[in-house]
Amino acid sequence: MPDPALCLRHVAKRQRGHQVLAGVDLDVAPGEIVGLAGINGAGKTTLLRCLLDFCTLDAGSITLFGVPHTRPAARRPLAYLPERFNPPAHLTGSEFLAHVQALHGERPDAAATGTMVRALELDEDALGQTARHYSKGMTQKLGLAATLLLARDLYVLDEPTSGLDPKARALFKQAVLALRARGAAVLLTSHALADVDELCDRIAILHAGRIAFAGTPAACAAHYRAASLEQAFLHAVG
Ligand SMILES: Nc1ncnc2c1ncn2[C@@H]1O[C@H](COP(=O)(O)OP(=O)(O)OP(=O)(O)O)[C@@H](O)[C@H]1O
Repeated sequence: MPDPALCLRHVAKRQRGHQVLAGVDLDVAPGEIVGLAGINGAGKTTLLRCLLDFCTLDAGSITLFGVPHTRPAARRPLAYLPERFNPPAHLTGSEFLAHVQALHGERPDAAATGTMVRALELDEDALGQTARHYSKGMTQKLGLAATLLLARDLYVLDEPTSGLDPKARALFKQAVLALRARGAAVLLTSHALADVDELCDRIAILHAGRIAFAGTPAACAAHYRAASLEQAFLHAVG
């Protein structure tokens, strides 16, 4: 049995005296898309920051493909899109994409870049402009393109559809399904439960510091005897 792409056990973290994570258990398998949902302030970003080793755990353990998350090697198979993606304003979109690939030790690949840019409908003219001229949605598309272009086995995406129009959301979902098709694992946070319902193999609802429910969207609705995932979510966090 292969190691899970991601394994959190009893993870606890306090922020400014507030117990944000109080014993989180969560697995993401290779080839699985998991959507992490929760109300504002539930601790989704904190959980992602913990697994990226941006902050120290108070308790518990995290492994990425069996490697403890504090080892630099653990993050080698990982690509991460932060919640507030902010590219350097003076770089053009093309320069930024090439820069990110080079930073990650990957040779800039014009064909793959072209395919990704087209897949996300990031206007090719826009790639020649500096990022300071980008709209919110274009900036988000650039961040997504830069992240999804990296050939990794685990993608951690914090609110990836934020600011995207409906067409861009649909294109993003296709791009994520292509990652899954080649066996990559994806953990994403989202407030858009319709997207989670459509895209994710499982939803994990973070509430009161713990995973209140983890399972397929259909199992979630059934568990809470709800007519929709949204109604089930409201029961879970009620
Ligand atoms: N660096 C920090 N220092 C102190 N408190 C923090 C820090 N980061 C987060 N918090 C607090 O931890 C709690 C969880 O925040 P977090 O951003 O993880 O929630 P979230 O589920 O991602 O929220 P949202 O859906 O609004 O993005 C909040 O009360 C927040 O104020």
